[in-house]
Amino acid sequence: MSTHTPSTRTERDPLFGGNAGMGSEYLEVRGLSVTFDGFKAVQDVDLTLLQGDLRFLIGPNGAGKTTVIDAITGLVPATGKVNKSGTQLLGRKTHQIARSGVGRTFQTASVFEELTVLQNLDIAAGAGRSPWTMLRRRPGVEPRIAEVLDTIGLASLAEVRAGILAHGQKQWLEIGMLLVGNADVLLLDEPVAGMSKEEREQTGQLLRRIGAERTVVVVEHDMDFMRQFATSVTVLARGRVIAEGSVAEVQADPRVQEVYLGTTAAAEYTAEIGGA
Ligand SMILES: Nc1ncnc2c1ncn2[C@@H]1O[C@H](COP(=O)(O)OP(=O)(O)OP(=O)(O)O)[C@@H](O)[C@H]1O
Repeated sequence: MSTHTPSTRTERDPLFGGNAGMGSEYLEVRGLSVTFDGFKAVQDVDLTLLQGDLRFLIGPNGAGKTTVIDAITGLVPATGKVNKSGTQLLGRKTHQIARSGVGRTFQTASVFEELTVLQNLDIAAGAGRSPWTMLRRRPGVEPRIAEVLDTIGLASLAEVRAGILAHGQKQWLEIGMLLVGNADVLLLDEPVAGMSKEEREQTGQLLRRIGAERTVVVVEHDMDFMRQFATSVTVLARGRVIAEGSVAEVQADPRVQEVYLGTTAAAEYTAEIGGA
């Protein structure tokens, strides 16, 4: 169950379980395992992610969260299955996976600092296009890009050099670059790390806006942020999924309390994430 306050919810907000139904997109991960020189960083992970579900992936340092994203996006070799709405992704090359609509961000935003916000979005939009389509482009801001500029709240900064954007704005631009590239599965690695309280709130609202129609996975350490915006949560520890469910279910789970911070810290953890 989400912790959104009812007054701020709209029909288009993400919801627990997503939009399971005809025509829904999904990402199904089965038996995902990653081994680094004999060390099992990710072991037999199953995840079912439906469009419209804002899933948070949490867990202690080294739990394997980033490695799960790396494996799904083809950055590290993995075994198992990753099925995006009927297409098998594992074993494909990184750019093929990106082209199939799986986009990711990294802990540090990677935008072209010397280019403007608009140029960054133009390049990202062009990444999946043929040279012929690029040549035929009309001058001016394309409606699709203008829409994304509005969505990420950077319309008034379109002509500003990305390098001078605030930390939060760079993250939003990076998310915008995924959106113009038509990513419908977004894997975001600690999107609010280093953000101010206000930026975190704005980022959460952005994730709600984009999460209703897409599959969004957020790797995050910020428990307040998770409680406020997650519609569902998966907890990883030592490479394995140890719990999954609503925020309330996960925070009440003794395995999470025990493994996440260790038994002695369980009570503090429960208090931190707002449990009884
Ligand atoms: N390329 C690599 N080679 C060897 N070991 C790695 C590699 N990448 C990650 N690991 C190890 O795999 C484990 C999982 O790392 P990962 O970064 O996925 O954890 P995480 O849950 O994202 O952690 P954090 O919250 O600290 O970012 C860690 O023990 C890490 O040291």
